[in-house]
Amino acid sequence: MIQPLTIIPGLDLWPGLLTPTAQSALVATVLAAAEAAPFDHYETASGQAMSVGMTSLGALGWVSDRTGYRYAGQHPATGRPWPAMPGVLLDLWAQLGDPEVPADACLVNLYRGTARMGLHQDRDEADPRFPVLSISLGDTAVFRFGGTARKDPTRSLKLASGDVLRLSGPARMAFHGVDRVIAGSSSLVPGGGRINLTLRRAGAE
Ligand SMILES: O=C(O)CCC(=O)C(=O)O
Ligand SMILES: [Fe+2]
Repeated sequence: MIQPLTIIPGLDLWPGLLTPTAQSALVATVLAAAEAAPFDHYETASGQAMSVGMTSLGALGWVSDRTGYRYAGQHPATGRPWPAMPGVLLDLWAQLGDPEVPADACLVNLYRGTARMGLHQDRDEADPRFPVLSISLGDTAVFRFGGTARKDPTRSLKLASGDVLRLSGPARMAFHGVDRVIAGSSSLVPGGGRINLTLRRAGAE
């Protein structure tokens, strides 16, 4: 496996790790899964709809509504289990996430137009010793990251199609978000925009 660029301790980037062919195949897989588990704009606890469309793959999916954030075993609108986690994602997790304990959740984020994601920590997983592995597909994102306190200074980093980013160890609880997506920077996603996949171990072992 090629060496990543370490941006700050625990924040590792593999630029262009996925080939264009692998990127296209992943987009097709994810969009096919989204036929059964449609993208939704979840509400936050304050009742505001998120600009990012979301769905999940795997045993557990991240959902949000007025009662708060959590992992759930079913798609909230259809009541059905989430589509299976594709083997290619399980393989990537085994290489860069954890060699023994499989990923059980893949959150799929769809950014169209001016969609963005505010600064947050990923803290709904049972065990933060497992990393979060993020895969970027389509238009380039301006990703922002800081420290483990909201008031810590932040920096931005561009994430292009095929890039894989890992938050682990000292950066696992780093605040992060997406300021914006650069429209037209890629033609990978049908209809334009960006798809981000985050592989996680959400449930207890
Ligand atoms: O879209 C991204 O690059 C970040 C997504 C993210 O932070 C999340 O899903 O928790
Ligand atoms: Fe996140």
